Order: sequence, then structure tokens, then C-alpha cells
Amino acid sequence: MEKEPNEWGPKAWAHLSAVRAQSPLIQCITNYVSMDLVANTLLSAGASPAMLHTIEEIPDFTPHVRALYVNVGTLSANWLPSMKAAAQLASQLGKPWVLDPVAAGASGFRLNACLELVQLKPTVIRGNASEIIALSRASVGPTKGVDSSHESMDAMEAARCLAEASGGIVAVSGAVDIVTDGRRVVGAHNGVPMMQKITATGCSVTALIAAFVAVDPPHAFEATASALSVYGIAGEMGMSMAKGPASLRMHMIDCLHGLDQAALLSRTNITALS
Ligand SMILES: Nc1ncnc2c1ncn2[C@@H]1O[C@H](COP(=O)(O)OP(=O)(O)O)[C@@H](O)[C@H]1O
Ligand SMILES: Cc1ncsc1CCOP(=O)(O)O
Ligand SMILES: [Mg+2]
Repeated sequence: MEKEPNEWGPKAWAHLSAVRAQSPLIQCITNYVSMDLVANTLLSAGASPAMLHTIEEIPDFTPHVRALYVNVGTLSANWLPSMKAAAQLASQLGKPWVLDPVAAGASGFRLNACLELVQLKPTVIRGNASEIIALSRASVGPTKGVDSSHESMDAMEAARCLAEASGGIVAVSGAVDIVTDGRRVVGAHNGVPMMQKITATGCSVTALIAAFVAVDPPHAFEATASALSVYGIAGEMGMSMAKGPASLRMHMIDCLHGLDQAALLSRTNITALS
């Protein structure tokens, strides 16, 4: 799609600059697979990650964070109460919290857990197309597990419905990253297909969304689109040096850390989709 000059480049730069300047503390209750890449992604963007998930620590720790990130990737029954307690406390304290419903439709247990978390009013939900469709329809179904069997554009209506029902922002990642508040819909057209071949890039971009929303809670829609575009740009720049998924992972972290204003302004590609 042809890129039009618009206000999104400066917005994305303002969000990234604020994360670098403020280094917001982000509590991450995330899956075992993703912990390393999520923490390194947040650090390279300038945020401060902390992987604290024991329920006993939530009353002391969660009040001090700027945002909470909850990811159900390696869900088990004994983690769910921590996720709910932290989400409830974050909401009570007016702090943004972001949900990644990994493999939402893979089992009844996982789907119910995700639906219960949605009841706690996440500021943003980010999933791939299959996850957002499963959550929006509240259906367990044939699934490729953590990977998507749909294109992001197939999930636009599901995303809009979920945003209306939850009262939050919904983002669908893919070739085009879709962001909606139920009314407005934009697409971020950055990124490269090889990003799907690195485990936890989805988890990491959701964490980046939490960091961007942490520095601009009143504009969660804009912060979400900015984070998706910035992560995609790190992927594009990293890809020019990468030999495959393993080196792309390394170069993406470096590129996110070094991303400057000129590169960001020339590459940000976010357009209205409705
Ligand atoms: N075909 C694609 N082209 C460009 N970027 C992509 C493509 N597929 C995924 N991405 C990017 O990869 C990251 C992870 O997205 P995705 O693979 O959809 O998440 P998940 O790992 O949750 O399934 C996102 O930043 C997304 O924009
Ligand atoms: C492979 C896997 N299994 C459970 S969680 C997980 C990581 C998924 O990460 P992402 O959804 O970001 O690809
Ligand atoms: Mg993935």
C-alpha cells in the first residue's frame, strides 16, 4: 500500500521518546517461552520490565508499576488467580493493563480464562487473527495453537465487536496490524513476514504496547498503533542485516534500541482502514 504522509510518524516518535525518557516500569505476567524476548524488547525500547507473577507479591508490587502486561501463553490453574488479582488491582488504581490472549481458542479452560480476564477491562487486547476471532465469538475450535490460521484482515469485524464489548482497544497483528476502539480502525503496514518465524514476537509487541500506553494512558488507541508500527520498523531494519530468524531476533533488538527520528518518520506507515 502507498504510504501517505500523515501525523502518525510524529506520534510514534513522541511515544518512543517518552518511553526512553521515562523508562516506565512494566509488570509482566507472561509465558515461559517469551520471558527473555519480552524483557529484552522492553529494555531495548527504554522501558523497565519486571517478571513478577506470584500472587503474594501483587499487593506490594503492582501499585508501583506504570502498566501491567498479562499473557496466557503457558497458562496453568495456579497462575490464573495472580493474573486476575493483578488486573483487578491495576484497574482499581487506574493503571493501564494489556492482555495477550495467546491461543485463546485452544481449549475451554483457556477460553474461559481469557473471557474472565476480558471482564476485568483490559485497556488493550492484542492477539493474532485466530485469537481475536476465537475470543470475539467465545468459541473453542480447530486451531494451530499459538500461530494464526487466519489473515489479520479476516478479523477486522471480530476486533471491532470485541472492542465494543470490552470497552477497550483491540489490536490484531499480521501482515497489516489492525487497531480499533470499536469506531475508528487503522492499519499499521510495517514489519516483515520473517517476524512470524521467531517465537514470542507477538508476545513482545504486546509488551511494547503496554510500555507505550504506560506513557500516554489517555491515548491508548494512538499508543497501540505507534507501538505496532515501531516494532514493525525494527523488523524491517533488522531484516536488512539478518540471515534468518535467529539473527533477525538479535538485529531487531539492536534496531529498536538505535531507532532514530529520521528513520522512524520516514518509515511509519499507518493508515485509516474505515
Ligand atoms: N506477514 C507479515 N508481514 C509483516 N509483519 C508481520 C507479518 N506477520 C506478522 N508480522 C509481525 O510480527 C509480529 C508478531 O505478529 P504475529 O505473528 O501475528 O503474532 P503472534 O506471534 O501472536 O501470532 C507483529 O509485530 C506483526 O506485525
Ligand atoms: C510457543 C508457545 N507456546 C506457548 S506460549 C508460546 C509463545 C508464543 O509466542 P507468540 O504468540 O508471540 O508467537
Ligand atoms: Mg508467533
